[in-house]
Amino acid sequence: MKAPVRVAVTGAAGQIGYSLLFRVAAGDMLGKDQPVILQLLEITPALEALRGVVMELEDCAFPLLAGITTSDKAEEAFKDADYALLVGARPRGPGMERKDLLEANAAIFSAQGKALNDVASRNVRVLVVGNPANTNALIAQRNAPDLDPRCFTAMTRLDHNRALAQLANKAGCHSNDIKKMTIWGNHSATQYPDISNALVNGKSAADLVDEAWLVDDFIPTVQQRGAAIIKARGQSSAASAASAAIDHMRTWALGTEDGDWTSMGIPSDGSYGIEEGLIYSFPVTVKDGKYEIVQGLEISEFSRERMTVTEQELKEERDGVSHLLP
Ligand SMILES: NC(=O)c1ccc[n+]([C@@H]2O[C@H](COP(=O)([O-])OP(=O)(O)OC[C@H]3O[C@@H](n4cnc5c(N)ncnc54)[C@H](O)[C@@H]3O)[C@@H](O)[C@H]2O)c1
Ligand SMILES: O=C(O)C[C@H](O)C(=O)O
Repeated sequence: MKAPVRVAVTGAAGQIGYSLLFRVAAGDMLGKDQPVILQLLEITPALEALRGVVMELEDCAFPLLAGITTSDKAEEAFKDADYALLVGARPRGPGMERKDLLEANAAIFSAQGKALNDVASRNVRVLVVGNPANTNALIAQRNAPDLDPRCFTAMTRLDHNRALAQLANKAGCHSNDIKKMTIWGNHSATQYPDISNALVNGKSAADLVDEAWLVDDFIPTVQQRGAAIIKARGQSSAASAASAAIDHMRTWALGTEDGDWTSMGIPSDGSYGIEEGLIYSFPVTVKDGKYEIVQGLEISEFSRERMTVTEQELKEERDGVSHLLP
């Protein structure tokens, strides 16, 4: 049996937390041979609800669950953390864009970036789920100057999975049959879900669909899926978000499959002309725990326009929180 790793989760008593923790403890995230210690963070008024969640975790008698701690102090929850899933933040309601949450949520991520800087493992892998995820990840990263900037990522895996599902429906195949889907940019309505390189059972996806479907159906459906779920459910996505967080971390830890890639919001290194430093979603492969941007893809004029729109939005979000970016 491997030695346990420490997995910190913030917002652990929230709706995503309730779907996420049980799957992490069951081994879905890091494998069925990897014991985990859960280090759960909540705000003080939610600690009682969190106590109930912990009781349920105990009652599952998970073979891989090696311990649970709870705290309302980030410095305790992040101590020696190998993985940190930053979920705790306000969700949006109907009629809001995710960036409307920036004011309410940004302060959380500067404080948590500082705490990670002070106490987490030097190789901590941080996934920001709380919205607006890309800019919150940037805030956390910039407040953690002693950690490698590449430790900080934002979740666009939910968008990636949504894009797979939409294309699978259209092509009449299973999402397993699709490779090389890409989400570029921000986890927002400007994101660009791109099928130009996608393969369906080894054949070009772009050849299977017409441009009208792409422009009028696929791209807006993926961009607006979060809002559609809020409208239908009255609350934002939770189980699918938790599942995507599991997928993101599992891929980061265990790697992408040969012949495929995934999408992650990561610090831009200037690839594809995207301004360095922005937390921008790129196609990435992962090997030995390291992600690399897929290089050399041809970018059409159609794609470039959309990649620039979402880059521009990220610059505006960043400029709006400059007071939190040391
Ligand atoms: N990136 C994505 O794809 C994606 C998908 C779905 C949801 N989200 C976002 O995830 C966030 C959480 O969603 P939810 O549905 O679980 O919300 P929720 O309101 O059910 O839960 C959030 C929890 O975070 C806690 N919290 C608030 N401030 C905290 C802090 N400073 N430290 C620790 N915990 C804190 C709250 O007490 C609450 O229990 C929202 O911002 C939502 O918009 C992102
Ligand atoms: O849309 C939201 O506000 C929640 C989440 O980001 C989602 O994409 O479902």
